[in-house]
Order: sequence, then C-alpha cells, then structure tokens
Amino acid sequence: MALSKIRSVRALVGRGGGADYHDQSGGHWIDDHIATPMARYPEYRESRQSFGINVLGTLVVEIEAEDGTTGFAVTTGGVPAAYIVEHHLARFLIGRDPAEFEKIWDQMYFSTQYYGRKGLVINAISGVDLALWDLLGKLRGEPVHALLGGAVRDELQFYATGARPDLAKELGFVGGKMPLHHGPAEGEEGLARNLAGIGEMRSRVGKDFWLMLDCWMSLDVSYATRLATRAWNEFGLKWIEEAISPDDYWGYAELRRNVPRGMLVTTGEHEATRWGFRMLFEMECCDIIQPDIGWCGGLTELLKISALADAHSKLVVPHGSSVYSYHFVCTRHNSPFAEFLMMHPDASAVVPMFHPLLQNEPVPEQGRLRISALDKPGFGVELNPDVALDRPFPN
Ligand SMILES: C[C@H](O)[C@H](O)CC(=O)C(=O)O
Ligand SMILES: [Mg+2]
Repeated sequence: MALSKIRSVRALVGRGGGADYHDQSGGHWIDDHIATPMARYPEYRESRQSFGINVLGTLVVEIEAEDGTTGFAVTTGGVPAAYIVEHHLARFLIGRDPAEFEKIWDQMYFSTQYYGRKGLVINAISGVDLALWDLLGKLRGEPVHALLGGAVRDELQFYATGARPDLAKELGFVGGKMPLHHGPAEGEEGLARNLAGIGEMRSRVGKDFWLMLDCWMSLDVSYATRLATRAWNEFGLKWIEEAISPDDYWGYAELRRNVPRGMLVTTGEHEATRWGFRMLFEMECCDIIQPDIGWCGGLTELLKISALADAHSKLVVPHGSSVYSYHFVCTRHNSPFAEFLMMHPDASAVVPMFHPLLQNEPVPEQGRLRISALDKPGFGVELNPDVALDRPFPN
C-alpha cells in the first residue's frame, strides 16, 4: 500500500545533554579526568570538554509526510550536520515514499562518499535514516521493533556505564562499565592507579558482578595488553573496551591475540558502515561490536552490520543509543543485552539517556525493560516542547 509521501525535512539543533550526552555541566562523572587520546597533552587531561568533546551538540531530524505525520530522530552533530541534512540529504527524501529506506540510504551514502564515509556525515545520514524509520512506524501504526521482524524475547537486560558500578549493582543492572582515568602519558603511577581503581570496585561489587573498562581510544597495544592482563588475572575484568584508536585494526587484532583467554575485547562505538565493521570481523579485532545507532549509519545500515556480525559469531551490543538500541536489540539473537549510559552527574540514579530532550523515553527498572514498554508507533518517543531547538538552515 502506498504511503503518504514526504513533503518536508527539517534539521534542528540543541545544546545541553540530549543526544550529545558529553555536553553536560560541570561536576559530571563523564568529564572527570577520563583517559583519552588527547591526554598526552597535560592541558587537555583533566576535562574532555577542554579539547572540545561537546562542540557539536544535538541534531534533531524531522521528516513530515503529506498527511502531516512526522517522524523524528536525534543524534550528535549539531549545526554542521544540520547543514548537510538541509542542503544535501533532503533532496533524496522530498516527494518520496518513506518505505523506500534502502534506496534513500544508498543515495545519501554514495552522494556524500567523496567527503563522508565516517564521522559527522554518517551521523547526519543516521539521523535521517532513524527519522525515516520513526515516520514509517507512525504511518503504519507499528513500533519499529515490529517492522524489524518482532522481538525475540520479552524483556531487555542492561549493564550500566558510569563511575559507580557498585551503585549500578544496587540498581539491578547485570554489570557495570567504568571509565579508565589514566593514559600511558601518566606512566607507571597512572597504571597503578588504574589497577587500584578496578580492584577497589571489584571489592565493592563482589566476584560475580560483570565489571568492564571503557578506555575511549586512549591506549597503545603494549599498555592495553599489560592493563588487560593484570585486570583479568587480579580482578576478573570481563572486557576491555575501545582500548586503542578505531583506525588501528592491526592493533586491535594484536591486542585480541594478547589478552588472556576468556577476556573479551570490545570496540566499534566510533566505527561506521558495513565496510568499517567488515574490517573488524575479518581482521579478528574483537569479540563484541558496539555500533552507536546514531553514528554507524542508522538502523538500515545496522541491519547489515548485524547480519555480518552474526555470520562471524560476534555479538552486537550497541553503544548507548537509547530507544534506537532497545527497538533493535530485542529483535536480534546475537544482541543478548544492552548498554545503559548513566546520565546522573554522580551515576547514582537512572536518568533517561537523552534527557532532557525526549518525552516518554523508556528506562530500565531493576536493570530490565519489558518489550511491551516499546509498543507504540515508531520509536514511541516525542520531543520535549520545553527544550529550545533552532533551525539554522531553513530551506
Ligand atoms: C564513559 C566513556 O568514556 C564514554 O563517555 C561513553 C562510552 O564510551 C560508552 O558508553 O561506551
Ligand atoms: Mg565506550
């Protein structure tokens, strides 16, 4: 059945939390001396905002059909992504049937390939793609997970990312992933502090709780190997995440060969498209891939990435992504659990990941979410009318 055609595409931007979840005010755990590739420069070590982690802000894409039905999605990208959406990508949507998401994705990707392929442009494409899925769900009166073939389980189980895995355990999560604080530039003392932090957390959470470490691209293979080996042997660390640069596929392959048998190497949060993930699979870089659905190419591309992962016996546990993750994870056998990023400043309470941008954003209770909570048309969320959004490039 032909659907109402697309009549307008709007790109809006906003600041302060939302999809750019690093854009938090002072005192937040997410900006507390976290190890990064920029930590080799002492002046950019204390705070990620000091080197501009939050310069982009949130991008909101709205796609309106001729009957007035509007789908929307949020991602990181702000003003530069809004320009790309309004001035380049919109042309592939106006007058088209929203069910043509394959052709639309293909045209968005190949028309921008000469300046795109990864990063900001793919964030913009992801935002458009997710807004299209939201619109499709609303026009068909079905949740996105139903459009993907339906849930394969009745509830989602979550681990939490934040500074306090011990509190995450009390809140019912199955595991806790904490940020690494000291990079190689902080030498042996930094390494000792990193290990002491993991040890301290292990003693607080007990031996059976999953404990993981997020290194946010900050290490080299040799440091990561030493850290992983000791953290596994001494404290039973379950996985080491994004230890080195996402461009260093060779380094990931080496790290995976180096870590103790049983320990997991995870990455992919800053990887994009089926071609990027194919490198991770074919080079045996990791055990779990963690695409961010707003950064990897959107849902249309994630379905391809996930099928590739399945064929390589890899798990897909998306990075953050809130509702975009929940609607996807519940439909895949090789996505057995999901991440929840703790947005409370001291990681002591559950706050919706994209707070304050959305209304009705579901959150886990006792570390779990019933799939029935997702049973609303599209992704089942609305924009919060109290959040100020601008449209910098009205067409
Ligand atoms: C905590 C990490 O440094 C980052 O802010 C979030 C992340 O990488 C993750 O949730 O995974
Ligand atoms: Mg991560």
